[in-house]
Amino acid sequence: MESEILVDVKNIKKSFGAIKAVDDISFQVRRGDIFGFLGPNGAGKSTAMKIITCFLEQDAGSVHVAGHDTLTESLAVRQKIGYLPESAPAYGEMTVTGFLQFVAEARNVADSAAAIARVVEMTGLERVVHQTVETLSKGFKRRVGLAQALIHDPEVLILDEPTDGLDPNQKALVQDLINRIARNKAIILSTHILDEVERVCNRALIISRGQMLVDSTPRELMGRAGNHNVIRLVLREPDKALADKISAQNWCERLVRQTETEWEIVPKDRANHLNQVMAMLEGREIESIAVLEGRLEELFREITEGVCA
Ligand SMILES: Nc1ncnc2c1ncn2[C@@H]1O[C@H](COP(=O)(O)OP(=O)(O)OP(=O)(O)O)[C@@H](O)[C@H]1O
Repeated sequence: MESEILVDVKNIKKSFGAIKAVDDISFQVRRGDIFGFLGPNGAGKSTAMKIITCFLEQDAGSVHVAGHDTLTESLAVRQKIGYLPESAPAYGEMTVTGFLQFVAEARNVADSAAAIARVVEMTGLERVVHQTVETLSKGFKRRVGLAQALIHDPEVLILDEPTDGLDPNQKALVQDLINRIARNKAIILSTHILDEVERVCNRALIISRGQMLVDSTPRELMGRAGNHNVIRLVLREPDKALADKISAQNWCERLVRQTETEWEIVPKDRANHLNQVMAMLEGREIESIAVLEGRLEELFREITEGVCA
């Protein structure tokens, strides 16, 4: 049985003067879903999220959150939603506990002490609760942002670029955290990074200039990125025999020689064949080898240029 629809967005539009920030977007997010909202700067992600969270009203279309209409039942919608905006509010001089207490009171949480204890434990903030927010690392600040979004135990979480500006370790921690809290909630998160969608999301929507380009699963999306799992190899010496051997592998779509010693190996299935290539390199001197990730920007360019749409 398919789980319950918690966010139902139908044909929403929003313009700012001549700019069509959101131009006819529709999607549904179910309980248990982590829904990735992908698009370059200015695509309309934040505007759509502000509409869902009742910070902005759409010009046309409808949004229902847990069955409540965002235009006519905004109070009920706000109670169901936790929101991490793109730039988390400052409140730098407050301690973590003080800030969470403030948010709990603003949200009318009945037992604020229990709620604070719950979100501190969930987001791993125990050792910094008495620190002021301004003294925390970026990763911890983001966790405080997540904790405040979770304080009233919402069914729907809206996270605007939750890992933006974090180092790889902090990114991984926040991604793990999102995965852990996903059970029983519907999560919508926006990002520029295709790889993040693969790691965290079970569905993804790509938007550009306010319009939907693709509504798909991350696996399918990664497969569409032309450079995903392409191996970039730089040898010390030219080696024609090796190029022929790699090209002859049944998984190899083509080997592109940028120069005699700089090659790009494109796998047919866009799977990772680094180990096979490494095995073939034994005894040879290599300058560098790297597996390309497949960036959203690349996929984006391909889709908008119609290469693989
Ligand atoms: N309040 C506003 N007034 C005028 N134009 C706006 C306003 N908010 C957004 N826009 C414009 O609407 C378009 C979509 O912006 P939006 O912030 O939703 O994009 P985004 O996908 O979230 O981008 P980013 O990744 O940069 O945050 C952009 O052209 C932006 O300049």
